[in-house]
Amino acid sequence: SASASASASASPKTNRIAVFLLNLGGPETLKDVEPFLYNLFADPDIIRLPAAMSGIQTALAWLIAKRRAPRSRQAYDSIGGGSPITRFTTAQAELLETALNEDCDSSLEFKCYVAMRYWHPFTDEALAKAAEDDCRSAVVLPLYPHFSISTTGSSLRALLAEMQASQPRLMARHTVVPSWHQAPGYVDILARLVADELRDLAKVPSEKPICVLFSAHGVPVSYIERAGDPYKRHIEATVRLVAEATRARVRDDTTYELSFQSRVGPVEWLRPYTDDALVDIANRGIKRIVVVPISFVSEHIETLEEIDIEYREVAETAGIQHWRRVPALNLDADFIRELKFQVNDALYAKPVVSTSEACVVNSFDLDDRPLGVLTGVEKDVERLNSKTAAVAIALALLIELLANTRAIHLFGV
Ligand SMILES: C=CC1=C(C)c2cc3[nH]c(cc4nc(cc5[nH]c(cc1n2)c(C)c5CCC(=O)O)C(CCC(=O)O)=C4C)c(C)c3C=C
Ligand SMILES: [Fe+2]
Ligand SMILES: [Fe+2]
Repeated sequence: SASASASASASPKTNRIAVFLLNLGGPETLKDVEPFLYNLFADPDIIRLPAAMSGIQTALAWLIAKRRAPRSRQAYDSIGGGSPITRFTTAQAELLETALNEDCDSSLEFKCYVAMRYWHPFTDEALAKAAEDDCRSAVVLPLYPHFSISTTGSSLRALLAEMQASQPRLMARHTVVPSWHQAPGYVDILARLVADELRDLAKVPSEKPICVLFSAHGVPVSYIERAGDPYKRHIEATVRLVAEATRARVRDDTTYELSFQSRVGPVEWLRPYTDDALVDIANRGIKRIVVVPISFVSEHIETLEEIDIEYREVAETAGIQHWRRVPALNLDADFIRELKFQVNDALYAKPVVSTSEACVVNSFDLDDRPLGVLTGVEKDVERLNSKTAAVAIALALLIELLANTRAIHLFGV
């Protein structure tokens, strides 16, 4: 009623909480593709150069973006001329904001802001909006269930550095959800979606069992082995839990496997690669497959183009006859409930921390083995980072710039 809203505005909410949803962002039109790729490759968490070579990062990013753009543009063109990631993330933010405000303490008000790492709305735009809205504290929730240096790590580094510089008051009262890869709500939704496909596929007769193939976005092996990225461990934990929960729902002889997709560049990435895994499965005589994208929470190029078009063709050529792909979580009501749970859990169950270092360290301690202070790990990485590869890239770049050859093709980008 009018009087209720008048009294609400007379006594403004004393505690307005910003919820920053972190994601990578994506090109909205084909002309955004190249600048988006530039932003991505200019990120030192995506292309890790030794400190001595950080000076060439932007030149290298420019070159790689230029080289990759035509192929990427074609992929984005095949899914409608841009990425739907921003639309999904914005809609997730709106639904989460409504859900959070539904039954919270009346002195609180939640405001959700999308903070993208490589495209609009960028991190600084999200921070500026939170300042405009006079938010007094913040919860940072990555829309990546699994922690990787290349995703959550990079987004946190950007957000916290800018928060420290522009909003020290907010910085002093924020908390971070480092990862939620084992959250029962998340695991249950995936198990439900997989079980739905299994029941449906069971109607198709076949001598061989159905195969459930979890496909996670890959990272270079060096992230795991040298930099101590917990990403692989996090992915494996989710797969184990979802397989268990699905077996509890559908008792049959289905097999559960894991592979990694979206390799970029010349270095060794986590194996097995999804396309190899599909051929291997087909070679075992299996005709029915359920592919489950697990490191993403909404549809975008990696699901709509890479899985639905490229990998499906690989699978069918190799002899798979019945192909199902589990949808991304998108706007699933259970998923929004899980996000709400993560925000409340971060606010009420975990201590609010006040330095960026403590936040990032947190993400590593969540499960079994603490990995120490991230800044320490990083210094190690700088030292360990393959000097040979870096020098080779620099040489290729030089050759390319001076002689106008295509030396960088040696690196597959
Ligand atoms: C958990 C998810 C992701 C990890 C880990 C990740 C690491 C990673 N990615 C690249 C390079 C590229 N990624 C690109 C797009 C892209 N990546 C993710 C997720 C993860 N990346 C998503 C959801 C998307 C799609 C965004 C969209 O537009 O919808 C791209 C651009 C697309 C292309 O040209 O293929 C590149 C390039 C690296 C190098 C890396 C780890 C070091
Ligand atoms: Fe990626
Ligand atoms: Fe890709």
